[in-house]
Parts: sequence; C-alpha cells; structure tokens
Amino acid sequence: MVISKEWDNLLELISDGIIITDHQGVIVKVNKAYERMLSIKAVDLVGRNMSDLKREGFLEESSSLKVIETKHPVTLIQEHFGKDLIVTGMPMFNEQNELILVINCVRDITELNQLKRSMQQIEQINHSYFEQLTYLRQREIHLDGLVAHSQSMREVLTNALKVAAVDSPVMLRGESGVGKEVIAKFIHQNSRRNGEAFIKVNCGAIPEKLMESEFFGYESGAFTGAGKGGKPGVFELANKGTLFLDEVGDMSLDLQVKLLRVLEEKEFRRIGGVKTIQTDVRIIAATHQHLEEMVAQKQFRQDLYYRLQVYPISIPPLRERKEDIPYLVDSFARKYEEKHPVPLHIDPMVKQLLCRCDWPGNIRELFNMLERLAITSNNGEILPDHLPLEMYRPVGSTLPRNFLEEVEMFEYQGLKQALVIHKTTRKAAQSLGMSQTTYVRKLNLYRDKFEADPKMEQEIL
Ligand SMILES: Nc1ncnc2c1ncn2[C@@H]1O[C@H](COP(=O)(O)OP(=O)(O)OP(=O)(O)O)[C@@H](O)[C@H]1O
Repeated sequence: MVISKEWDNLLELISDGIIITDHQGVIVKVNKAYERMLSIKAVDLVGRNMSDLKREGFLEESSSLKVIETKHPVTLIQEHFGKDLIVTGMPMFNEQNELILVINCVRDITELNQLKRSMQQIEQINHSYFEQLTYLRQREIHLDGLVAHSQSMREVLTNALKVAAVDSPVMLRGESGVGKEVIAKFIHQNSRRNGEAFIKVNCGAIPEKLMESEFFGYESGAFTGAGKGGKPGVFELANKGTLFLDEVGDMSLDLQVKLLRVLEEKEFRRIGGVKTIQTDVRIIAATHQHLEEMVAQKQFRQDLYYRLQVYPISIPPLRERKEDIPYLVDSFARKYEEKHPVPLHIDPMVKQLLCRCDWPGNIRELFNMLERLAITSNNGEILPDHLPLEMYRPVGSTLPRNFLEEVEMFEYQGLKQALVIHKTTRKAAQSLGMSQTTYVRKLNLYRDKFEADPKMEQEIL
C-alpha cells in the first residue's frame, strides 16, 4: 500500500508521532515527529514487520498487531526508551471492509506523568503542612494546659478548629466536668474574635428573675433596686466577642423566646430602655442534658434548639479516654506549681492507679482529688498510699500480675459493689445469681489476695 504525496506531507505536519503499518504489520510510514520522539530513523523501520521488531525486543507490545488481531481501535500505554507513551492504533478498511492499514498515533506523556507525580507530591506536602499546622495550633493551646492526647479528644479539637474558622453557633455536649468551657475558650481563642471578650453565663446558676437583666442589662430606674446609671447585660459586654451559655437547658421558656429573638434580629433593648442596641456575638452553648427529650417534652423550644445546634460537638467522658489521665495529671502539676512554691512530684504508680478509676465527675473530679492530695502531702510528694483506700493497692503482692488476676480483681470489684448496694451478703449473692456460700467464699478469698490490710477493708464493707 503506497501513501500518496499529499497524505505524506500532511502526516509530517502532525506533532504526534505517526507510524503506519499494512494489514500484515509491515511498517509503511514513520513521520518526523516519531523519529524525533524516539531518536530513531524512519529508514531503519520502514519495511520491517512489527512481529519481528517485537521479537527483537524493540517494543513490548504492538498496537498494530493488536488491531490486526481484533480489527478494532486499541490504546496502549507503554514505556519505550525511557519515555512514557500513549499509543492509539486505528484500523482503516477498504470498500470491501478489508483491513488495509493500521494508523498508530503516538504521544509522549512523560512530561505529563512527571507533572502528575509533582502534583501528587505537592498535594502530599500540602497535606502534611496542614497536619503540622493543626498540630502546632493544638500544641500552642496545649501549652495553656489543654490536654488532648486521646484520638477522641484530638477529633474534638480538629472539629473545634474547623468551627472556629466560621461564625456559626456551636453546641457543646458532654457530662459535667468534661471540659466544655475549656473547648468553648479554645474555639474563641482560635476564631477571628480572639482578642475580644469571652463572656460566660451559667444559665442554671442565676435566679430566673435576674436572668433577663443579666442578659440584656437595664436602664436606671427600670425596676425597684435597679442601680443608678443602669448596667450593661452580657450581650453588650460580649459584643464582637463570644458569649458562652453554659447549662443552656436550664433557661426558662420565657427567656428562651427572648434569646431566640436577639439571635434572629441581632438587636435588643435594655430593660426599661428605649434605645435599640445592635449586637454582634458568637454563641457557644453547652449542656449535659438530653435536649432532644426536653424539646419533646416542650421544656426547650424547638426553634431555639435548631438555632443553637448548628454545629454540635460531643466531648467524651474521661472514662472513655483514660489515656489522657497521665497527661492531665502533668498538666495539673504544672498549673499547681505556677501558684505554689513547692514543686509537685506525683509518683508514676499514682498515675497508673488514677487510670483505673472511672471518674464520674470527669476532669473536675480528678483535679479536685489532685488538689486535695497536693494540699495534704507533706513536701509536694504524692505517693500511692496517699490515695483513698478504695483506689490504693500496694505494689507487688496485691496488684494483679497477670490476666487471670486481672479477671479476679474485676470479679472482686463486682462482689464488693454488690455488697455496697445490697448491704447483706444474702441479697448481694442473690443479685449476682450465686449462692450465699459461694459469694462469701469468693469474697474472703479475693480479700485475702488483694487487700493490703483485710481487716481495714472489713470495716469499710
Ligand atoms: N482537655 C483538658 N485539658 C486540661 N484541663 C481540662 C481539660 N478539660 C477540662 N479541664 C479542666 O477540668 C475542669 C472542668 O472543666 P470545664 O469547667 O471546662 O468542664 P465543663 O464540662 O464545662 O463542666 P460543667 O458542665 O460542670 O460546667 C477545669 O478545671 C478545666 O480546666
């Protein structure tokens, strides 16, 4: 098959490499772009069969041979002489539908691939910079004493950082003492409002009658006892800053309506005042209550609930992130040392023992206990035997040494717990579904095994 002069000229104008074979795979045309791309002369290829070139290792795959085999277009990606190539082979048929030529279009995608790899590297670098940035921002606050070592708390901080970047209301959920206020401050410090006021109102602590004036302030003479010159409320004080509404579930329905109105209209009036005051505050609410149930029972307004619940963050209880405890203890010690002349040394075994407790009062309870221990310790040294008896187990003989003893210790705690609740061994045994004899035998056995001073424990029981 001979290619006409016009076609030949045309093929030389194309910037992609072109290599054409006949229906048997014999090369009939190689354009200049192909020669340049693969640094090869057309005369060395024209007249050669693709099957021979493949056999000699010139190429691994031949699109021409594949097209001849299938009679369909074929696209291959090949590495050829150190270059990444994309090759598309197209069949050409005569009027009798017989294959006469295969036209292969070859494009060098080496640079494109390099670009793709560079892009991927840049993306990876960007990602690691972002992670480092988040980490550094968290560390900065960590230096303020905020501990977030556990995975769950790191997720809380990541979410808090995300929401800090916008102005939406945040709802912090979590048991008492888990650190809702700490996270509220963290959000404020990392928001554009940092540097402006952070005002906290405990909605559960202020008598209902005073709540409205606490929120919106009053003008002089607004009511009996209103001070001269009036007083600004928290919405004025927190202007441009953040208003932290702690225990928002304790707010009266009446005040809920007023709060919702301010949030929607962004303006209010002092009690007894005529002037409308514009307000620009970011609301962070917190509660340990089940607000959804309160909404169902009409104790909390649904519209306010949706308004505040735009971005909820749940802070897990300490018992679900005990790995934070040793770091919290260190954080406490650092804070304590800032205020007291005596350095605090907390024995590592104390940290271990503290990790065994469930801390229903969460971090507040942990810190209160540490404070008590720090005060009662002689020289700032806190040792295991300073801990309350139910926490303290002398090292060695009485601490579980293996899995079986761990299980026994667990069983022993259950036996004791049942006795505390049910008062008599008969009822305790009944509650655990065992006979009184078994109960007493196990209790005595474990008591001898795990208690430093069984007599003392007896008194407690
Ligand atoms: N992640 C933390 N790192 C260090 N200290 C913390 C952390 N979380 C809480 N604390 C400390 O624990 C104590 C209780 O925290 P906070 O007052 O924020 O809890 P809360 O959930 O707001 O409690 P409540 O619901 O009773 O108001 C504070 O002394 C606080 O500094």
